[in-house]
Amino acid sequence: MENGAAQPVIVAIDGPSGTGKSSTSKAVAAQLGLSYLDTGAQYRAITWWMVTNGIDIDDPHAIAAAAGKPDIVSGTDPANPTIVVDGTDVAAPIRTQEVTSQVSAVSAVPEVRARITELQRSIASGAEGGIVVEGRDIGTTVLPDADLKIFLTASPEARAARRSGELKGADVHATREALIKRDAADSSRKTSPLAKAGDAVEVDTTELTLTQVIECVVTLVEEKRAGK
Ligand SMILES: Nc1ncnc2c1ncn2[C@@H]1O[C@H](COP(=O)(O)OP(=O)(O)O)[C@@H](O)[C@H]1O
Ligand SMILES: Nc1ccn([C@H]2C[C@H](O)[C@@H](COP(=O)(O)OP(=O)(O)O)O2)c(=O)n1
Repeated sequence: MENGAAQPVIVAIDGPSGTGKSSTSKAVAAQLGLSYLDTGAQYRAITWWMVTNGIDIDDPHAIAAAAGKPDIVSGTDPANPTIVVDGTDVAAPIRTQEVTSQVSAVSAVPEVRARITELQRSIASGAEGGIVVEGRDIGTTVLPDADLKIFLTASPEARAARRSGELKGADVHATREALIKRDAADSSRKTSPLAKAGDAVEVDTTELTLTQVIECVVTLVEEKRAGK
């Protein structure tokens, strides 16, 4: 590359829960000086707002009618990603079991997806140095022209073991069941389901350490940049 100046690059990382999307994306962005966007945190944030404001999660019409109300702001520094709703830092409350169990229903509502997708595209286009965006439908729907698309996978056993390692005292079997249920809901919804883009590179992380996955993705980004 001329003068060693890096071109802005847009990287989409998708996959089911516990495959390593967040940890990999943050590390790759930090290492390469890119911005970072956790789109799952945005869906969790709008779900938290619905729950907090007493919206009936079983009523898609009520969710659709409220979808435009919360103000959601994502901070894209990989060293300090933030998520703020109507001025409140919701980084902790969006990770509760209550939000986790409701997020698939809320994120299946087309009006919610339209709202959040627009936000994601505007953040990606404003990231002048490039960005790593992670989620479920980034390569297929949000940023179909991304420079590089990665689809992470891992066995349900590996994913459940990783997740229950995070939640103190969580039962691996219960975690595995909840995770499989959420993946099924996310993969079968009508609007923009969890799916691998045709041109995504699939990386099975079951037998890889996090360091190996990060190295693999960094290499793929560098190869892309070199080919530009
Ligand atoms: N390849 C890996 N090997 C072992 N543990 C991993 C690996 N990748 C991620 N983890 C751990 O698994 C957990 C879930 O990872 P995370 O990045 O949050 O996944 P996702 O964003 O896909 O749900 C974290 O505790 C993370 O440190
Ligand atoms: N691009 C995205 C990202 C997340 N979602 C939805 C579906 C997911 O179950 C939830 C939560 O995503 P998140 O990435 O935080 O989930 P993990 O628990 O990290 O696996 O949000 C989505 O529909 N589309």
